[in-house]
Amino acid sequence: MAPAPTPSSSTAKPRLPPKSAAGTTPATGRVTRLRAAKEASTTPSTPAVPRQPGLLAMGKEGLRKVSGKNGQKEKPTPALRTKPDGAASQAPAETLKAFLRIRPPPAAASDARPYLEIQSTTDVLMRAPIENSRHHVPKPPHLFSFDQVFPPDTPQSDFFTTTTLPLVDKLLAGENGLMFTYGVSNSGKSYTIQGGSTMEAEQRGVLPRAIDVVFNSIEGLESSAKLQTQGLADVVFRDNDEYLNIVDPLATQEPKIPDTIKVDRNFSYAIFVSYSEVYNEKIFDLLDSVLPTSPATPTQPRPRATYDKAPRGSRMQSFSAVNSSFHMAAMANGGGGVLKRQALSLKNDPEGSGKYIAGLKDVRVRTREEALAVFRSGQNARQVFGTLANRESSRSHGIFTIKVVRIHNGAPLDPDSAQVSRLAIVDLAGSERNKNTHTTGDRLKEAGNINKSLMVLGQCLEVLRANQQKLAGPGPAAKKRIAVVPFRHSKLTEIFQNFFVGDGRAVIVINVNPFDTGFDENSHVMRFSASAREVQTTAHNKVTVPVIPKDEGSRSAGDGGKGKAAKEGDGWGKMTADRESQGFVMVEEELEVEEQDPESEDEDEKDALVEYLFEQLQEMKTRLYESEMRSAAIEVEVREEVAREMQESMQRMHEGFTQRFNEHALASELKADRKIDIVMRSMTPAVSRTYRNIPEHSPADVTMEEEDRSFESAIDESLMASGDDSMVTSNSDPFLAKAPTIPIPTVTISRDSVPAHAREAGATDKERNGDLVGSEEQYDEEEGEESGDEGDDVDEDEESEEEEEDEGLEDEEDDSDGSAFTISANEASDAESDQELSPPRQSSASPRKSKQTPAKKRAPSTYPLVARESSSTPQTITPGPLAERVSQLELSDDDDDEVPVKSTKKKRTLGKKKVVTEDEMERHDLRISGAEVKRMMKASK
Ligand SMILES: Nc1ncnc2c1ncn2[C@@H]1O[C@H](COP(=O)(O)OP(=O)(O)OP(=O)(O)O)[C@@H](O)[C@H]1O
Repeated sequence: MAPAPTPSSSTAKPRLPPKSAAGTTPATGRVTRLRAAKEASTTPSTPAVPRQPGLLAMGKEGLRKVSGKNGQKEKPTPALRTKPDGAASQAPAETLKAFLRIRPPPAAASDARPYLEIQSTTDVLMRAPIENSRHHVPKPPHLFSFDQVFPPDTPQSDFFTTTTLPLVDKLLAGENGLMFTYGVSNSGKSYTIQGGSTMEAEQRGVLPRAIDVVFNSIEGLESSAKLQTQGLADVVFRDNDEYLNIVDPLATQEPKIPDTIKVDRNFSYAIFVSYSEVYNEKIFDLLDSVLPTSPATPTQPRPRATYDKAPRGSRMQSFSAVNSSFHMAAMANGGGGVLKRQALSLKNDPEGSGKYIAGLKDVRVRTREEALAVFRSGQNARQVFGTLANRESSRSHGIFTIKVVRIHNGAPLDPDSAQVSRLAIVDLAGSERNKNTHTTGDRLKEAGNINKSLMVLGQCLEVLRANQQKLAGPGPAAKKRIAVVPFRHSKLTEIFQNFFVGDGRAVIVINVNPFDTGFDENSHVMRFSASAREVQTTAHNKVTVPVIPKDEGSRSAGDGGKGKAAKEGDGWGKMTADRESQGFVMVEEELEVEEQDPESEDEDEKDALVEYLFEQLQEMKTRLYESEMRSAAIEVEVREEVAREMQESMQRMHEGFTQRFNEHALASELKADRKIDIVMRSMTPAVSRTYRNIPEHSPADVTMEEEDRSFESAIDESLMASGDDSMVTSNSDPFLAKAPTIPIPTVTISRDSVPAHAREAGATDKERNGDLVGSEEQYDEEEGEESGDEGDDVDEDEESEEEEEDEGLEDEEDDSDGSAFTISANEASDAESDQELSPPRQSSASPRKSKQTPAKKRAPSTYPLVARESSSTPQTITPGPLAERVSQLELSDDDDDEVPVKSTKKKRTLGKKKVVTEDEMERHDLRISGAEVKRMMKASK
């Protein structure tokens, strides 16, 4: 499939620049620099293309010392300053390219509304969801600009053509490149680099596509030289070649893209690949564990990996698993059953163009299938190690590097004629912050290291941008405040520092999933890209300056454009041949002159301190986070415990109150019933006695009275037992304490109000009993006899009155409930016009203290409230004395029906003295006289 036409597409690709064009040759190999020196000396004033980093000035006066630090110290040479157009004095500033790729909504959130709105091909508007806004006040939207925004439906091919193909183009032309994907988990980084989960051509990611394009382009131009790369950009020739002992048969079936880039056919090409990962600030070689340790010759048959017919993902796994498991098992056996990976260190490249990973395998691949097989098996090793380490593979940064070695056909055996360029494609770990990952222990450390490396990357880009702005600013003062770029604070930035300071082009792909990943995280990612985009990647890092022989200098200068023409026409071989004849000496020694200013001298010390402080800071942050997590966990536990206890307590209270309420209600009801019954009975005998000549004070009356008292005592006890003594008639009764001092008229029934025949009957009874005192006195006397206290009529009267008062107060309580009848003086007078009111009297609590019912005295000690409350789970309601009493008495509810409403207006003091049972009532109906009943009861006793 042909790539879409873009400024950097294959059709637009410029040919390899003329050898005289100093600016076209990157600072990658010795030959490059030497040749550049020659070119610069011979064609001083004809830079055909803008000058690139690592280029030269001419003559001794033209040599310049260039600081190796971050490009701050570049000084234009006098020779370059004299150039009329000034093109070579300053390399064209190219900013780091930033692309935004928005992934399509996941199936689960297909109707979700994204918080990114594409405004144009370069701009997106990021609008905070309302729930992210404080107090639900919408935050203002932010506009972010990119080199290009790729909407969710962008095909992989279009994305590759725009973002990666230009880098591949430069790679084959001898320039370095870096591409990395940045974003939170699940935003599509792996999809962008590796591709989708199916084998479809359209799903293939930028990395397999780049491999395809490289091999498509060099087809027929492969070098047969026995080479091996060294360091960043060195090549050595070997006596025997190392053939990769790994083949993925299915790689041949993997759809191939037809894109091709036109390359310089004066060169032959050799491709090397490496795959490393940075995990927890340690660098590992992913190919170390999956590649055979002993080299195989081309004549030896290569072992073919087996695989099963499984979907793509498992196919890759099964293929790689064969290799991976074999070698991993070997590693484990060698290590006493423990799988060990050797972390690799970074070393300064002797060529001075940055740092390289010492010991990382650069595997020569001769076909795209081999390259794909290496990539897939390295990918699988990443997953396997991730699984073994109980982590996700995406928690490491994966760095796949393609190295292209170009050997000029004119000097096929000269290692110095080899140019090495590389393209690193990096799948960065998810950039979520550890506060959102809720991790602890190893995972927290891992998250901390991921965040550290990404944070340092962001810091580096920010400092670079600020430095470049200062450098671009007017006046020398600003340039003195150039900040140190903290590349060394993380392995990731240390590896790639040379890319950011002029050793190649860099492209950053921001992956965003605006549907189901956090707004805050993604806005952090977007801000990162905003500062990254302004970084210029063509700042000069280190310039290697060749020594030019004096006698050649003038001659070369005199050549003018001839040299260029000769080289263009005859190629590199002719040029090198001419060198000998012209007396041009290839200088073996490299003159890498670095300007070490005092600031940079002590930079190492500063860096060590900064490094230490940074580590301390990171450790503190980790500890702080851990303790915050612990505190949060403890808080949650405490809250849950308190809530649980509170709930239990509320439950207990609820049950207790329910129990008390029920008892209270039962007691009230029974008491009311009983009182009604008492009133009814007190009224009925009076009438019946009157008409039937029943003596007022029969033993049955006394028995009933005792039962009444006992019943009321039982009610009081029950109330005390339930913890509610508000209805108990005692001195501690709050109603009594607050008893109003309003004179309450006592209703008494005078004897005159009794009909004459009744009086006669009563008189008869009294005469019979030899007692002239009224019915109350009769009762009191009998009670006194029972208690052994005889003779004090006055006291007995008082007691009776107090009992009346008690009942009156109880009536008041009943009134408050609205469930009991009310007796007032008016009602009494209305109902009983023949009754006379006793003079009003003061109600006082003090005399009451001298008299307490047995229930009043017994209740607190028998049922202490505290004892009840100390019980933690009063789940069962035990029957109290009231219930027992009720069952003994077996009161019938039918009593209510028998009581006429008007009877409630009777004065109850009468009832206490006139008691009759239902049996007696029945007997009355049978016209049995009271005297007879009395006799019968005496007899039964
Ligand atoms: N542009 C896209 N088109 C279609 N599917 C996509 C796209 N981007 C991502 N996906 C799908 O979204 C899912 C997550 O993508 P991917 O694994 O690449 O995310 P990631 O950022 O690499 O996550 P992690 O950091 O956890 O590895 C995958 O199933 C992938 O197929």
